[in-house]
Amino acid sequence: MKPCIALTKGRIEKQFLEFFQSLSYDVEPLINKGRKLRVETDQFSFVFAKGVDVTTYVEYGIADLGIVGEDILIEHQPDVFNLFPLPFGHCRMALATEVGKEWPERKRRIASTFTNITKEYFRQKGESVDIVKLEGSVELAPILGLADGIVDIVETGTTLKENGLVIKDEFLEFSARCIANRSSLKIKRDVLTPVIESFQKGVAVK
Ligand SMILES: Nc1ncnc2c1ncn2[C@@H]1O[C@H](COP(=O)(O)OP(=O)(O)OP(=O)(O)O)[C@@H](O)[C@H]1O
Ligand SMILES: O=P(O)(O)OC[C@H]1O[C@H](OP(=O)(O)OP(=O)(O)O)[C@H](O)[C@@H]1O
Repeated sequence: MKPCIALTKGRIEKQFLEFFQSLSYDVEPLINKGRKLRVETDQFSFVFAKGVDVTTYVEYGIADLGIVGEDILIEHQPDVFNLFPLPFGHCRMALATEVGKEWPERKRRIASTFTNITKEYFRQKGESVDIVKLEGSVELAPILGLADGIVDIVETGTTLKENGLVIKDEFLEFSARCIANRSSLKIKRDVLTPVIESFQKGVAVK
């Protein structure tokens, strides 16, 4: 049986395809997939999903391998084998606030998609905050007065800057990761080992 790989749609997918092509795999069917969410190549089955759903497909053994941001693994703690980092998808987690706005001593409200990471960050600091969950465009929350600050992913810092926010603290660094279903690693060892080894070689030369 061909290995099934679940890919996080969007920027990780694009960066993975470049990486995959650099390992001399055929990416043609993936580049020309249109709106298809499932693509078969001679060697692999690919499925395309949101990051957190990639972990679900891998956890349930629908996909053998997954390519997902480490932020998702830390936030959702799926029961998967976290194999190794990949040389793309680099970003950080930051606490950010509005430029020139006073940081309240008490009764702080923080908006984030990453509510578990946020909770743990403030728990470690011994500070109590209210957390509001948002699904995206988190930078809007302080501007619109929904929150005093945000905890979100930062790469270039452009989104923060263009929305009048500044970093108050940076506390985690991430990259994309290759994850695997625990049973697949044993049952499909013969087909997965060469793939995993080729990915690892690719990581080593980057
Ligand atoms: N600005 C960024 N720079 C680099 N990596 C990022 C950035 N934003 C997110 N990532 C990484 O890429 C992964 C997927 O993020 P992406 O924004 O493509 O998906 P998403 O947040 O689910 O967006 P959408 O809702 O548009 O699908 C994240 O889990 C994170 O690891
Ligand atoms: O530091 P930067 O390079 O500007 O990147 C950071 C932005 O990228 C991500 O957003 P994304 O583009 O995924 O949109 P989203 O807010 O809908 O998740 C993240 O949530 C930040 O908003």
